[in-house]
Amino acid sequence: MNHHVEVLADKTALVERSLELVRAKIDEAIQQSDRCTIALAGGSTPKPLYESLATLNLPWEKIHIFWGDERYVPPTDPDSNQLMARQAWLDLVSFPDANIHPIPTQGEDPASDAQRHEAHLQQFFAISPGEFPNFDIILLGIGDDAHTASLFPHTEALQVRDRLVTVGNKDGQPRITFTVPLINHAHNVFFLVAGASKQQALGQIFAAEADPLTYPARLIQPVGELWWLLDEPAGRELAV
Ligand SMILES: O=C(O)[C@H](O)[C@@H](O)[C@H](O)[C@H](O)COP(=O)(O)O
Repeated sequence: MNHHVEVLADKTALVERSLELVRAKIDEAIQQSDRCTIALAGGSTPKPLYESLATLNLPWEKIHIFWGDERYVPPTDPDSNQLMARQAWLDLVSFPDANIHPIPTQGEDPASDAQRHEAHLQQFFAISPGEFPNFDIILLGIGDDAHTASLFPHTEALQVRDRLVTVGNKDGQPRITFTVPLINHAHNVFFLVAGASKQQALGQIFAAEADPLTYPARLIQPVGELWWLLDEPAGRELAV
């Protein structure tokens, strides 16, 4: 793992730096394999990055969009990570419909939709059960509680090692999430973190010793490059 930590002056600088790096990794992936697979983060932090990506002239037909997690709501729900990304970026440029791979949330139940998405990923990456694909890029955020994706502290999802996708649990609300091993097989993982409210979580994530079940973002140790892009309010207490 190749570990990078950058503290940017403010959120605008964070978005600009994220755009520069993500674009470079998209270009690199397309040069190497004629396609790029990128899993998006939800929440509010990445939205301006998605809005900036929408202004670029990229080979959208070579880029495949996934999500690292999804709230278990219809894609028209204001809480939907898919809806946010579509409104900020995906529906504003010419992605082929087949290049957008949303996590299903309207099946019988979260577990069956998680299994359905797992099967979709296995088919897309042409892998067998038990194998893990290498996403080119996975974007992540962290919560004030150091969760990432929908991997929340002291939940069963943190222990799942034999699947690509599982059911997350936020205070009893079901989510669907990539598993720790799937994220850790990525070529490039970017954490985008902004705001002073994330300071305490970052302190525990970067501490020499802390319980990863309490601070789940500590579990993210990808085989490829790991980038922490922080704005100053979030990263000011870190000795980096
Ligand atoms: O579905 C989600 O909400 C995200 O995947 C979640 O993990 C998010 O990245 C963090 O909660 C940070 O959210 P903010 O960017 O809004 O602080």
